[in-house]
Amino acid sequence: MELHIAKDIQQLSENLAAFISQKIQDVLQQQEIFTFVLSGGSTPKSLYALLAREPYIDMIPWARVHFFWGDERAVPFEDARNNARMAFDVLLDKTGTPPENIHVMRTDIEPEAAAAEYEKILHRYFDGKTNTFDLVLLGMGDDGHTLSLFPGLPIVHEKKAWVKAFFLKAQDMYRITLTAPVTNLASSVVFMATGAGKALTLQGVINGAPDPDRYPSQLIRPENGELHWFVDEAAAEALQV
Ligand SMILES: O=C(O)C(O)[C@@H](O)[C@H](O)[C@H](O)COP(=O)(O)O
Repeated sequence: MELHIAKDIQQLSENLAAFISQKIQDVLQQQEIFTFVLSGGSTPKSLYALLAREPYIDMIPWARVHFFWGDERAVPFEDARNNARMAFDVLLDKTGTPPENIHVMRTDIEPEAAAAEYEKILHRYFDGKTNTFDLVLLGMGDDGHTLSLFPGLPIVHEKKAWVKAFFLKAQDMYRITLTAPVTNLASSVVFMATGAGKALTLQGVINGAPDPDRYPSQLIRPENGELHWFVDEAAAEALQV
């Protein structure tokens, strides 16, 4: 695991934008397309805004990038809580990426049907390959969840499915999410975590004994790829490194 500590979210977003841009360009020297999983939550917003501006907007061959989501809140696309909506508003409306390269988790059909459809799309891309996504961007909640893998829920123990839908009582909404198995087949996974509110949880996730029911973010350990944590000083405050 590689830990990257920045002063604040702005610095972190700048470092990560450079990292992602370099990664995309490097990988595209070897292959035709780059598969990129976007994260929901509020943390990546400033990163997406940077990627949508100079120099990255011109530097990255956006037409060769294929986009996916880590998880989705089953609310209409027009709802501000919709993860895809935020990414379109801040980034994808500006990249000119062909719509057929952009795979949102649908919220206009039943969540289970959307999960099954997404699973099919992923198998179309990745069956027969050693790895799945080239890059998965993840956030971590204050409670240690990532994707929609929340502490203490059965989804944490999913071993087979790549995509699942379930009703999240605590938020009174369905979630559609990638699972740990498909995420752990990615070539690289990058977590972003900022703010003092995440410091103790981050310490538990990184320095604590394995306890994925308490800290689902611990489930993410690429089998055949890199794991990076981009954090700010406030979130890193309690880490023993
Ligand atoms: O849809 C979501 O809620 C997520 O994708 C989730 O896993 C998110 O990344 C974390 O909750 C962190 O959220 P913040 O960045 O808002 O702290």
